[in-house]
Amino acid sequence: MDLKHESVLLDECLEGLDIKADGVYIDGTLGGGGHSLAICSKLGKEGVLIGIDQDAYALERAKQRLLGVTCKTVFVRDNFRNMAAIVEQHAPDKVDGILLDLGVSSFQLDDVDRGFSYHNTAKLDMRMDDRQRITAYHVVNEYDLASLEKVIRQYGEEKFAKRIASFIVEARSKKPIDTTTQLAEIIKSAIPAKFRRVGPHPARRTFQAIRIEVNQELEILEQTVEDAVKSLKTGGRLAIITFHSLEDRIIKNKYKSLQNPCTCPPDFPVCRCGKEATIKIITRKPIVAGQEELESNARARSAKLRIAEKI
Ligand SMILES: C[S@@+](CC[C@H](N)C(=O)[O-])C[C@H]1O[C@@H](n2cnc3c(N)ncnc32)[C@H](O)[C@@H]1O
Repeated sequence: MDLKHESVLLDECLEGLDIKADGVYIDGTLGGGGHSLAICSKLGKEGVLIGIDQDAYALERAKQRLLGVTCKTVFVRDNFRNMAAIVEQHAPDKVDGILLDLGVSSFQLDDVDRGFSYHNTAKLDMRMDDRQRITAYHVVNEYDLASLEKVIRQYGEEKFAKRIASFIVEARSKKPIDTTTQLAEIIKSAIPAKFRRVGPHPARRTFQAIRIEVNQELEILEQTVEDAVKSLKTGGRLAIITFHSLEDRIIKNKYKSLQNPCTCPPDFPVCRCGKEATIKIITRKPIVAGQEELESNARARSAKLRIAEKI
């Protein structure tokens, strides 16, 4: 299988992380190892790269790709939500930088058997971590109508969430919905014809929503940012790339609240709540891909990079 993943905003990440040759860096979303390889190229023999991925296949691939690097490497198959414990075990003196390139990689999306794509027929799965119990099949066939509608509306920002959820419930009352293409057809039939012809594939938003639900992608983000900041040395950098507005909003707001956590009424002349800033936001506006990258990498279109520094 020759599947490719092109790393987004690579130079911008390296610059944003402000890499020191002897520093310790975490790539919390190892994926195809592209960002990690670039980070390692800036590290000397004393530098350390800790690569985390919850997907066993991604971890193996990345390990192979990083075989020749000169810095030390540590590979951890885990969810980055467990960052605090991983840092305690592998870098008790804390780290100089953390990168999170959120979401799924192209090779996960393109691997037909993983069931992420509505373009090919596969069992409904969508798990990044195959040790996990809940799959897309479970969400689609077992969630009640209200929960299904909520997932599709919230995580897919889909205006036809109610109709889609009803069509799914109606279809599965006859026989279980087994495959990606069966689900895509049901979603398509739920969307009124005139809206089907414009914009992206009619199943795109619902597939995104189910994937986010299966992998609990948004629930863990706020806490992860907090734990990541606690894991950084003073002056250490946190770089996060998001791919849709839901993720980006969470990161933007979390950064803001860590930079300005004070809860005193605005007319108080001095802070009495005692809550102090733990970060300085480096990117007032998110960094987005330039024209050249946009032309060569479609995934870069929706990527936004936000960088913060631990103070
Ligand atoms: C967009 S890809 C990263 C690509 C990588 N930066 C590169 O240059 O090749 C995201 C990767 O993060 C992993 N991932 C996503 N959420 C995760 C989480 N909560 N914990 C651990 N790994 C996660 C996915 O399995 C996937 O391999």
